[in-house]
Amino acid sequence: MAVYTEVGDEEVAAFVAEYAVGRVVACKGIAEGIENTNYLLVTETATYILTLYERRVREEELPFFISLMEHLAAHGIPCPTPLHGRDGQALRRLNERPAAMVTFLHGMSPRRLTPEHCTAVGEALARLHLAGANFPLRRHNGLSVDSWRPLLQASARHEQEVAAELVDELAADMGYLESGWPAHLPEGVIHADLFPDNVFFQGGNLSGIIDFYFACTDFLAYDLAVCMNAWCFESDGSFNVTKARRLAGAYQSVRPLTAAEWQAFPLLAHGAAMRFLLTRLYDWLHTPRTALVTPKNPVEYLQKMRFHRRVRSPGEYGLDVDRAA
Ligand SMILES: Nc1ncnc2c1ncn2[C@@H]1O[C@H](COP(=O)(O)OP(=O)(O)OP(=O)(O)O)[C@@H](O)[C@H]1O
Ligand SMILES: N[C@@H](CCO)C(=O)O
Repeated sequence: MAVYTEVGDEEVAAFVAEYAVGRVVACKGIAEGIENTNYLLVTETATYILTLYERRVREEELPFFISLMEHLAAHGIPCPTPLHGRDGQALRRLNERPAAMVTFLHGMSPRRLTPEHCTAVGEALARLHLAGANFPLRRHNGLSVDSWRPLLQASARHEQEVAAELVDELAADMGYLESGWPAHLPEGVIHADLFPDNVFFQGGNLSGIIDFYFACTDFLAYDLAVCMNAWCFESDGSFNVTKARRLAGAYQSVRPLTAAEWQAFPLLAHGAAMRFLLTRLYDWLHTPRTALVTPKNPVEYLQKMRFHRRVRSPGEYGLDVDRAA
C-alpha cells in the first residue's frame, strides 16, 4: 500500500477546482509505491496522478523535482508533467501535506525483463542525461558515498539482526569505495532510481519514466551503474552480460562514456550496489512488522555487491572500450 494520507471527496473536489481540468469523476488510492501517497484521479477532461508528499520527501526540495519533470517533459522525455493551477502554482497543500497533480502515463512496468527492455532503458537514460544538460537547478545526492558509513553504523547497532561478520564485510568494502570514489567525472541530472517499477512499456516500446524523487546532480555514469544493477541480474543472482551489453551499448549509442567513466565503472557499480544494500537494510530493520509496506530484500544487493567485488575490468560489464571517447 501507499496511501498514508486519506483524502475525503470534498477535499479532493476543492483541490481539483484550483485547476482547469473539470470536475472529479473518480479518485482511487494506488497500492504501489512506498514513499508517497498516490491517487489515480479521473476528471471530466483526463486522468491524472495526485501525489501527497510524505515525510521522507523534504518540502524545500519539491521545486527541484517539479521543475525537473517540467524540463525533461519539455525536452521530449516521457515523464509526468506537473499541472499548474489557475494561480500558476504546481505545488499546493492537501490534508496538511504538500501535493501536486501530474499527467498520467500509459503503459506497464515489465514483469520479465528482456534484453530488448535493457536496450530501450539504456537509450532512454542517455537521452535523459542529455536533456538534463541545461537544467539550471542542482540537488546534492544525499545518498552518495558520504552517506553510506552513517547508514551502515545505524544498521550495525542492531546486533541481534545483523551479524558482526556482515558489518565487517561491508566496512571493508566501504573503505575501498570511499578511498577510490572519483572526485571528477562528467556530471549532471541523474534519475538515481531507474528500476523496472519506474519504467513503463506499451506495445514493446518504452512509454514512461516515473518517480523522480531521488533525482539529483551526480556522476552520469553512476546512473548507468544503478540501472545495470537493477536490470541486468537474474533472480538467481547471476549477472546477465547480454543484457548489460544491450543496456550499455544503447546508452553509448546516444552518449559515449569517456575513458575516465569507463575506467571508473566497476567502482561505480560496486558503490551503486552498496547504496541500495544499505537503504534496504536500514528499511528492513526500521519498518515495523505491522506496517502494510513490505521492505525490499537487502540480500539481493549483497549478492550484487559481492559480484562487483570480483570484477577486474570494465570489459566484464560488456562496456565497449572502442566507444569510450
Ligand atoms: N505519472 C504516472 N502515470 C501513471 N502511473 C503512475 C504515475 N505516477 C505514479 N504512478 C503509479 O503509482 C505507483 C506509485 O508511484 P511511485 O513509484 O512514484 O511511488 P512512490 O511511493 O513515490 O515511490 P517509490 O517507488 O520510491 O516507493 C506506480 O507504480 C504507478 O503505478
Ligand atoms: N528502488 C529502490 C526503492 C526506493 O524507491 C529499491 O529497490 O531499493
